[in-house]
Amino acid sequence: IDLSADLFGQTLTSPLLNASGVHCQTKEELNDLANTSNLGAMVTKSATLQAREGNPNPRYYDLENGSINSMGLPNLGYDFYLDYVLQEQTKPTILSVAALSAADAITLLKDLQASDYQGPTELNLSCPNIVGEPQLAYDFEATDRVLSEVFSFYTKPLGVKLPPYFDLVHFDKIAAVLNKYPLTHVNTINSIGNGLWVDVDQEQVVTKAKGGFGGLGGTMVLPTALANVRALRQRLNDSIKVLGTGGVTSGADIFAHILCGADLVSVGTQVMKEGLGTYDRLAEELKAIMAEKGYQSLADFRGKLKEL
Ligand SMILES: C=Cc1c(C(=O)O)[nH]c(=O)[nH]c1=O
Repeated sequence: IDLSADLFGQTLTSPLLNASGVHCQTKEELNDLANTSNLGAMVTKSATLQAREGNPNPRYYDLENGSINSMGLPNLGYDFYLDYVLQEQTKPTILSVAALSAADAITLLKDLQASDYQGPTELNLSCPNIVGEPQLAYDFEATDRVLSEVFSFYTKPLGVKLPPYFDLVHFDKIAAVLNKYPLTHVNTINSIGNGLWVDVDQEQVVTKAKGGFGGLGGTMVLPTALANVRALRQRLNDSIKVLGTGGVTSGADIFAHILCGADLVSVGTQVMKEGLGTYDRLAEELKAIMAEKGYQSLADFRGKLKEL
């Protein structure tokens, strides 16, 4: 059974990645990921031009069927993560970047273009927890404008992290924008934005910022994640890879993501619950399913979801 996958020309021994934001903010956490077996590649916490504290605690809360977070984009700053990918990385790494404004995104990517970094970068267009800031990728015209300006100067590998969409026309619209640009990949989905959890005993919310509203992850978002992977795979140019993120707790969930068209699959909330050993368990479960079905490689079933 062969779990190997391709990350923009680099062969990975496993199609699994961490979801950006989970265990990837500090040098210690990034080194842990580099030493995690069955994690084929890794993604950094989205970096902003300046380091950020993020929102006040509590800002992450574990739920029976997933998680809710309003982290507020805490990160050590773009310079730290650029240094990491240039000097420290030992495992294929995607540099995730975010911006509080389109202008900041342009500034950051112009610096990256001028840097020695030649590896893959992922522009996060979907952070739901910056107070007062919209999730950019829900504004199709604004997304088009930002990507148009970025690709007027950026020539290195670049993908985007998308929020979940819930309307087939929105899949059409975002795909029409993305297909205009030489993107390496889309990573879908980011958390389902602005959910709310109520602690009935305490009669109160469970996270502090934004009155308790926060991004949802974990098993509860799997159907939305699968729909977004499938819809975007059906609509995007073949040259644009699809990284599936959202709702993975088992090997079967990874199989489903790949069946829907995912080239690689990220796992976040489950790692927060179970630790980095999750990747070994998931790889074994995926191999068992493939053996049972007689599949030798991921290409044997990728994108081959059957309709009725
Ligand atoms: C980059 C900020 C994000 C955050 C955050 O730092 O609050 N949480 C998410 O679920 N997704 C994000 O994209």
